[in-house]
Amino acid sequence: MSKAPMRVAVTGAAGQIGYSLLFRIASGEMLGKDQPVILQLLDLPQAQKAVKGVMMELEDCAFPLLAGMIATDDPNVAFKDADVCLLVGARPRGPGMERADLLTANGAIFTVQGKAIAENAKEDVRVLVVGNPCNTNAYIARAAAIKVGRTNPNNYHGMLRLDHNRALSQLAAKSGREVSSLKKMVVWGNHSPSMYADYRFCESNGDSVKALINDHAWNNDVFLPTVGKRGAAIIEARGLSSAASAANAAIDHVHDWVLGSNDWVTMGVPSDGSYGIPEGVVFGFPCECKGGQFKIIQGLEIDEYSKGKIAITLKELEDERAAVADMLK
Ligand SMILES: NC(=O)C1=CN([C@@H]2O[C@H](COP(=O)(O)OP(=O)(O)OC[C@H]3O[C@@H](n4cnc5c(N)ncnc54)[C@H](O)[C@@H]3O)[C@@H](O)[C@H]2O)C=CC1
Ligand SMILES: O=C([O-])CC(=O)C(=O)O
Repeated sequence: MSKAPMRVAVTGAAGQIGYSLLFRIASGEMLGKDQPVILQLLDLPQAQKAVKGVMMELEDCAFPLLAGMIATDDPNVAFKDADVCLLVGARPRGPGMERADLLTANGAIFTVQGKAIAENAKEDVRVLVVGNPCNTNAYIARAAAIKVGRTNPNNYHGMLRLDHNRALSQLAAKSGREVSSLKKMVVWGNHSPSMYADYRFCESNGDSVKALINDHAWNNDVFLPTVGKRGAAIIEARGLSSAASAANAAIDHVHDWVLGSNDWVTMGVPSDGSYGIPEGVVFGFPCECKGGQFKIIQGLEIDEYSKGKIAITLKELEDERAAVADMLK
């Protein structure tokens, strides 16, 4: 007998990440090749026509696992009984907009959506925020959801997986090892240039990648800025922000969370106080997933250099948290 469909809500469904994401979800790449899905697509009223066009294309693929789809501009409808919510739609930074303005504009969106998820989705819903600034947007959605109760506060995540995957590719190129051989990578902190991509624990076929590379100047002056500023480099090259790679990272994050990871994966999760990160801050941590649950890898040694890097990215997140504090009262 085939499995009961899982309901996947996707916001910003008419956008460029949506266009790279929806077809892969419908083909079973995110939740498994035996898992039917129902897509619940949210976008703004003015984008509904474009969402309909995407739905026509989804229909034209005749995906055997696509058990249904709806389009709406109402978050309460989009999140109804959802098992997974991918919050992609966000307010982009406009001309002359400061970071604080961006935080406030998105705060308004994510308080509404967090509340709507907590009131309508399944109690064990898994939420991944992609829309930037994704850590703080996830923090806001979680805070709004906690006020309602019902859903699991640990299940509101921000997406650091793109940074993790970018770091793996840079390390593979530098070390000459296959990307699939690289294990135990982690990116600490915020999805912003302040993130700290840390390959001190990384292994390839039993060898230490740090020892293989053995080049602190490359780490500090090339690797970290390349990974940290990759989003900006793509915007510069493409004239548009990364979309297919962002969609791929969202698929990876949810796939591993639901179906299990066979390696460390970086997830932006609400801190439980691990590594001195204040509770509730949505922070990139090394995680392992099993039986549908994630857990933060414990006990890693944090050297002085890494302490400094982690403090910088934490400070940025704490400033973002302070900028939205009034909205969450
Ligand atoms: N966390 C990460 O690693 C990455 C995050 N991003 C972020 O993802 C977000 C989406 O990127 P794109 O798809 O390229 O943008 P886009 O501009 O192509 O699409 C955004 C879509 O969201 C919709 N939208 C805006 N406000 C909404 C709301 N309140 N409710 C529902 N839908 C809403 C828009 O109408 C549009 O269809 C951006 O914030 C971008 O910065 C992009 C790449 C990587
Ligand atoms: O800056 C953006 O909108 C895109 C982004 O997050 C990334 O590519 O990492």
